[in-house]
Amino acid sequence: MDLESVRDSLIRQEDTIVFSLIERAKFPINSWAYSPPQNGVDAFSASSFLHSFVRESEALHAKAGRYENPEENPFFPDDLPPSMVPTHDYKQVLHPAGSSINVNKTIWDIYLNKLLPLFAAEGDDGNYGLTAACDLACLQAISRRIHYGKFVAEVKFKEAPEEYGPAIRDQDREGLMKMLTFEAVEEMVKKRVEKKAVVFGQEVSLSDDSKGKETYKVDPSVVSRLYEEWVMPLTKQVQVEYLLRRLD
Ligand SMILES: C=C(O[C@@H]1C=C(C(=O)O)C=C[C@H]1O)C(=O)O
Repeated sequence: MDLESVRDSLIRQEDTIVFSLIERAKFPINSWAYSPPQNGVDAFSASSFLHSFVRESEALHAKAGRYENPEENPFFPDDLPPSMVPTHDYKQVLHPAGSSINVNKTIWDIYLNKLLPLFAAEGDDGNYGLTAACDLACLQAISRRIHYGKFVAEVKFKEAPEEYGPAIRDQDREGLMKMLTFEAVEEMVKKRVEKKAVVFGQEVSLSDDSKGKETYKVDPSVVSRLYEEWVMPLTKQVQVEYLLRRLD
């Protein structure tokens, strides 16, 4: 595992994220699936249809061994049943002290309250189960991408332990954030995801007469904003949290 292969995985995960958003955009907002909570209620702990749907899905996925994979992080990690599939010997790449970092509570909140309203049309078509299945796919794809920051951080640390070491010993969050940030890479990521939303989300027509009326299944600028405002900052937050524990 090196920085290039880790970045390749992040690029491939962009496809999953863009497609999952396109699938969710087939349905209107369908807000019944998310209520309660009402204003002021913690969206994560209050029981909504989506909450139960995700919790029960995760129990099934846990039995199927999903969370044995260190790249997967459940939204409801408490009381998950054990895996019932044969044990796979996943390579233990991560440093144990940082391996259980989980920012899914924040991801849940951002997805429901900030992202969904930006790309799901208003309305209710009653397809709550299908909508929740799409939400689950979006949440899982975004969560996997953000928590992949642990692997990014591990690789960066292994490539330059003498650079990261002092900042880790000083528990210097700001210093670590600066060291692991590559602005040029972030600019490329934003442009690429926007382009993917254009390519994957366009109407494909066999005739030429569709030219000039470009509409996309998910607004490409929303995808770029998702990455700029939430996905990349949270990936970096995971990296910082991981590095702070890297010498424990
Ligand atoms: C993931 C990395 O770390 C940082 C976060 C990035 C991201 O989330 O896409 C991109 C560049 C870096 O600022 C990386 O270096 O590839």
